[in-house]
Amino acid sequence: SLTSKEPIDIFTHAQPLSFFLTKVHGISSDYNGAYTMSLRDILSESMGNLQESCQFNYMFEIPWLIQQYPTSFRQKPLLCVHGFQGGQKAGLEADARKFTNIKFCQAKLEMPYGTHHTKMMFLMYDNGLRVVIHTANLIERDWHQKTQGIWISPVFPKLKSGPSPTQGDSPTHFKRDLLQYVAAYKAYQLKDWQDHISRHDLSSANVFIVGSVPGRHMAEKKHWFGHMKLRKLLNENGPVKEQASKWPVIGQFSSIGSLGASKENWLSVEFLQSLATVKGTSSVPLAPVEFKLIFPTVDNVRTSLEGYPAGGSIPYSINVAKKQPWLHSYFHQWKSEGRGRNRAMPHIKTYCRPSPTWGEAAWFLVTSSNLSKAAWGALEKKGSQLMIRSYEIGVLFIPKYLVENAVFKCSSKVKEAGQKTFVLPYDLPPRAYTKSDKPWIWDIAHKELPDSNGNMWCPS
Ligand SMILES: O=C(O)CCC(=O)Nc1ccc(C(=O)O)c(C(=O)O)c1
Repeated sequence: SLTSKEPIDIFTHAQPLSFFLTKVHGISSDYNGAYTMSLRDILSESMGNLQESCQFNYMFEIPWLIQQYPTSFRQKPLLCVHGFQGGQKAGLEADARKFTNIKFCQAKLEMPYGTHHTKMMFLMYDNGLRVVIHTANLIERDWHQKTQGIWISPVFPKLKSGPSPTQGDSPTHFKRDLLQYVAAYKAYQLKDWQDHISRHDLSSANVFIVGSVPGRHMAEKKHWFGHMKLRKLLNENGPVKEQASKWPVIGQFSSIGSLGASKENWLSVEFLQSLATVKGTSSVPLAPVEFKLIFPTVDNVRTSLEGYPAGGSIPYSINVAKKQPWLHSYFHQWKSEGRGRNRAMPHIKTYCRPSPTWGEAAWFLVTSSNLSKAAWGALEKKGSQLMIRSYEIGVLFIPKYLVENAVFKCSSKVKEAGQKTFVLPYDLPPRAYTKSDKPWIWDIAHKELPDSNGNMWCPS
């Protein structure tokens, strides 16, 4: 087992999958050891001697964020990439006024209702570059008592041969796709980081990037982002039809957009077709695939460590929910007994293709993308273009790039996990809603029963 609890030892023990959950305050230390990291752990000196960093995110508490860096790193140059405009942008810049090492890059959001949702870190050390892709805002509440997901790259060494967009790429095209994602911002503040990436050897990256960038993507770009990128990756690297066409698909998320008046509008045709893609899929429709969605019930939120306030980060609104009652029949409760996180509400977003016996998985995706067309994209003009509103990013784990097997052995039982087990954030099989279970909705009152702090939820 683990010698010390130094972050670098937790990191090493979790290789090669390198998938972590955030540490949770208020649960047994048994569940805050292996395969868990705090933000301080990620930024710790044991992980590398930081020279400068770049933080992509949606929400930032600047003084708190600086406090998470070791004292010796708090003056290093820090670029924060956000999507705020107007007053929110001014507020962010005001919060950083006294930190002369902090600069900002405002991601352009030209599509209405889009957000800069991407949560990613570039960490430049004296001996190389590390990339972290995760699901938590850079605010204390997101790292305190929630279930959040993190993928941490190895330290990518510098190329001896100078900058190259192609040299130092991996079999998963991690370098090409990361540069393509960052280039899509067309932001001069990111130029130095594009240069850093091009000067490093990312050939040890063993996951695929699935990103979203706002726009109407057509022709070859249609497969560069969103659910069409996932469809392409599964077409090339997914499970073979004979093995997995009868396996279910799981979606797990912390918010939901407007998906239409029936499942055929987007969820069960366009979106599920991408998630259910198997290697070499022709356009012939496959046998129906079971689609199970994990989304917290009112009771999950009420009895959580945070109580009803956990629901402040699960923004499913009544005006959206009332238009899609058909969706709620797909829902399953949040259960994470194996990870000791039954009461740590999910802000993580994951999608996977488990076996019907629940002990294996053909692939696993951790991402910032919720169940929304804004995040994943919606096909337009007879499927000739993919319209995406938000910036998102996630990583796709494919067994053959990580383990000597065509599938992952998977389990949430962290205490029993072997070195090659994919340690899941939630229990399988998913547990269906009971007849009395209701999906959490954040902008209606919940005052039948008090929460774990004895309070009711009365949003005005
Ligand atoms: O946009 C929609 O489809 C519905 C509203 C919504 O979901 N908003 C939102 C904004 C920020 C975050 C975040 O925390 O970055 C999250 C999240 O991650 O759940 C969700």
